[in-house]
Amino acid sequence: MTTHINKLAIFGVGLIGGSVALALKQAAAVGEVVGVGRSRANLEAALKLGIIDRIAASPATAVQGADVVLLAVPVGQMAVLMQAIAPHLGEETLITDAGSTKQDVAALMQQHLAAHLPNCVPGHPIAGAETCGAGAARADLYQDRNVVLTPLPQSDQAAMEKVRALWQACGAKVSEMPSIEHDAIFATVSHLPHLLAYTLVDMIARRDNADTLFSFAASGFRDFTRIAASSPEMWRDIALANREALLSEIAQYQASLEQMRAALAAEDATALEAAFRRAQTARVRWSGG
Ligand SMILES: NC(=O)C1=CN([C@@H]2O[C@H](COP(=O)(O)OP(=O)(O)OC[C@H]3O[C@@H](n4cnc5c(N)ncnc54)[C@H](O)[C@@H]3O)[C@@H](O)[C@H]2O)C=CC1
Ligand SMILES: O=C(O)C(=O)Cc1ccc(O)cc1
Repeated sequence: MTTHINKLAIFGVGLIGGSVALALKQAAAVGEVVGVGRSRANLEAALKLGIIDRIAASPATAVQGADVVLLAVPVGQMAVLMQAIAPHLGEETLITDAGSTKQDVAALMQQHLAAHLPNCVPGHPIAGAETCGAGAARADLYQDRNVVLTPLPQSDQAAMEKVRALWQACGAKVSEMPSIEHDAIFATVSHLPHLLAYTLVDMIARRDNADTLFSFAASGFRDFTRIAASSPEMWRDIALANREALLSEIAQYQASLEQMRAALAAEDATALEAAFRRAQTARVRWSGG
């Protein structure tokens, strides 16, 4: 399905929202893009970069006559924005989001957008980076990347298809799953790794000889910790929104780390090598090597 959006309202014109705007513009799939933000400087940068065509005067004017509203703010900001737009949404306007957690966003839609649920389609692009702000946005961010939609029981099939077409116009591959399954999967493969990277870098940064330690860190450290340069606000919100699943992943990680520690303490070379080999095989297979 090809798509054309006459007016797109983006709340949060950062890496994710800005990249949607650039990708849709490149695909000639959008007419006007209006932006709403918390930081005037970021919105002006987005305007200068051609990401948005107009800075909206208010949430109300932003959504007026919009075909699609995209909420691309940290998940802790979703509630306040839903409350702000709810009274001003037209009958036809689709509401979607790009938040990293989905059960919380779905619950907030049920709470704050009750009159518009057939037009609500929660989504999550599985593409991004540790960078943020409009200046980090790229037209090709979603090229060949996955986007997961987690429909509400009330989401209309036509609305689903339009949001699917929006992401496909950005170059993405779109799939669907229940929000509970989504949050369990991303607790394991995204939220836990970010928490571990932040923890390791913070542990080292608080040492008296941190400067010396960082000065000798090599590419292995760079690979392991790149994501610790990500937005603290965004990751605070994700961790809290997916708290139960993340706590469970931390417990399982602690148990695995304890097995590794015990093997090392016991000088159990066989157990150490076997664990390293299992991980190596899985990692090489995952990266297609
Ligand atoms: N960074 C990544 O790699 C990915 C992020 N996401 C999700 O996408 C969303 C946006 O993340 P990014 O674009 O990376 O962050 P970002 O920091 O680049 O952009 C977010 C923008 O939202 C604005 N904002 C914050 N609160 C606001 C409010 N109340 N009203 C209006 N604007 C507000 C900020 O000023 C900022 O410009 C988050 O929910 C995040 O979890 C999803 C996939 C990947
Ligand atoms: O920086 C990276 O590699 C990421 O892992 C990007 C990312 C961050 C949050 C998401 O919900 C999805 C992808």
